[in-house]
Amino acid sequence: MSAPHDHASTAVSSHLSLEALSALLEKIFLRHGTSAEVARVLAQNCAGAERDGAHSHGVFRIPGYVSTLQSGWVNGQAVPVVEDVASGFVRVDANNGFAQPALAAARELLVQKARSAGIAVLAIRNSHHFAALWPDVEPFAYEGLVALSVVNSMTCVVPHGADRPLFGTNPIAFAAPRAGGEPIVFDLATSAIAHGDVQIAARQGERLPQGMGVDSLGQPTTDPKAILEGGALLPFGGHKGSALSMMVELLAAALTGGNFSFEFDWNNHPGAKTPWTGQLLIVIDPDKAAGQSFAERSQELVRQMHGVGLKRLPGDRRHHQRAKSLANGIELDARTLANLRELAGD
Ligand SMILES: NC(=O)C1=CN([C@@H]2O[C@H](COP(=O)(O)OP(=O)(O)OC[C@H]3O[C@@H](n4cnc5c(N)ncnc54)[C@H](OP(=O)(O)O)[C@@H]3O)[C@@H](O)[C@H]2O)C=CC1
Ligand SMILES: O=C(O)C1=NCCCC1
Repeated sequence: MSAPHDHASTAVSSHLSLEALSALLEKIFLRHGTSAEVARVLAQNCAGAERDGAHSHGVFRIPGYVSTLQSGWVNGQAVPVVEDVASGFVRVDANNGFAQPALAAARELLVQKARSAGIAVLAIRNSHHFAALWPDVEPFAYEGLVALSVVNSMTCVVPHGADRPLFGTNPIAFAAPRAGGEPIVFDLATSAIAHGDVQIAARQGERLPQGMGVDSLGQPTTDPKAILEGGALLPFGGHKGSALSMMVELLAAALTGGNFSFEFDWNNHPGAKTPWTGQLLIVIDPDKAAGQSFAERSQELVRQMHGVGLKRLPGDRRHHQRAKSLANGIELDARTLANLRELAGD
C-alpha cells in the first residue's frame, strides 16, 4: 500500500479545507469497515492533526489504520461501554475499538463530574490509540478546564539502565486555559523521538540526531532503519523520561485495566499497527481550586516567560500552522492526495 505524504513528490500540491479532508478520511474509514460514528471521530481527529502540521499523526497514519482494520485486529464497529463508577470516576470499555470514540462517548459525563466534584478521572481500557494526544485534551481547556492525559503504546523503548526494550513511546499531554490567548498545551512522547518520526525519517532517507535509539546489538545509532529493524528507542532525558514512561504504563494500563505495552501480540494479525492498550484522562475544574482566575494566572505565567526572552511556547507552532491551514487550506502533495482518493475508492 502506498503511503500518504510521499515527500518525494511535492512538485504539485493541493489545498483542502478541513471539512473536505475530514470528508475524504471519513469515506476511507467507512470503506474499510468502521461504523459511521467511528469514521466521523477518527476522520476529524486525523484531519485536525494534519491541519496543525502534526504530520507524524496526520494522514501519514491512514495506511496503518486501513491495514489494521483489514487485519481484523481492531473492531471498527465497536460500541464503547461507559461505566459511571464513582462521583469522580468514569470507566470505559472500548470493546477492542479505538480510544477516541470511547472518549467521545464518556465526555459529557466526565465534564459533568469534573464540574460538580472539581476533578474527574476517565479510565479507558481495551482500546487502540494511533493518534496525537493533544486533540484529546485541548478541547477541555477551551471549556475552561485543565486536562492531563497519558496513553501507552507498544514495546520499542529501552528503560534507562536496561538493555532491552519494554516501554512504549508513551506520550503525556496537558492543556490549561489561558486568558486572552490560546490554551497552554503540550504533548510529548516520553521517548527521545516518536516512533512515527523515526518512520518518516527512514522513508525520507534522513539520519536522526545522536541519542535517539540503538541498533539490534544495543549500540547507539543515528540510522532510523536500524532502529526500526530490530533496534529500539531510548527515553528522553535518561532516567527522568524513563520514570515518566513507567508512570504512563502504570496509569494508562495498570490503573485502567488495559494492556501494558508488552502485553499484546499482533503477530497473528499481519498489517496490524495499532497498540491495544489503555488511556487515562484527568480533568480539573480550576474554579473549584484557586479562588482566583486560573486563566489569568496562566496568562501571567506566559507574560513572565516571554519577559525572560522565551519566544515559543509549546503549541505555538501548531496554532501558527492551524491559522495558515484555515486561511489557505491544508496542503497535501499530489501523490498523497491521489493515494487517499484511491483508498476512498474515488
Ligand atoms: N498514540 C500514541 O501512542 C503516541 C502518540 N505520540 C504522538 O506523537 C506526537 C509527537 O510527539 P513528540 O515527538 O514527543 O513531540 P515534539 O517533540 O515535536 O513536541 C513535544 C511538545 O513540545 C513542544 N515543542 C517542541 N519544540 C519546542 C520548542 N522549541 N519550544 C517550545 N515548545 C516546543 C511541542 O509544541 P508544538 O506542537 O507547538 O510544536 C509539543 O507540545 C505527539 O502528538 C504524541 O501524542 C507519540 C507517542 C505515542
Ligand atoms: O509515534 C508513535 O510513537 C506512536 N504513534 C501511534 C501509536 C504507536 C506509537
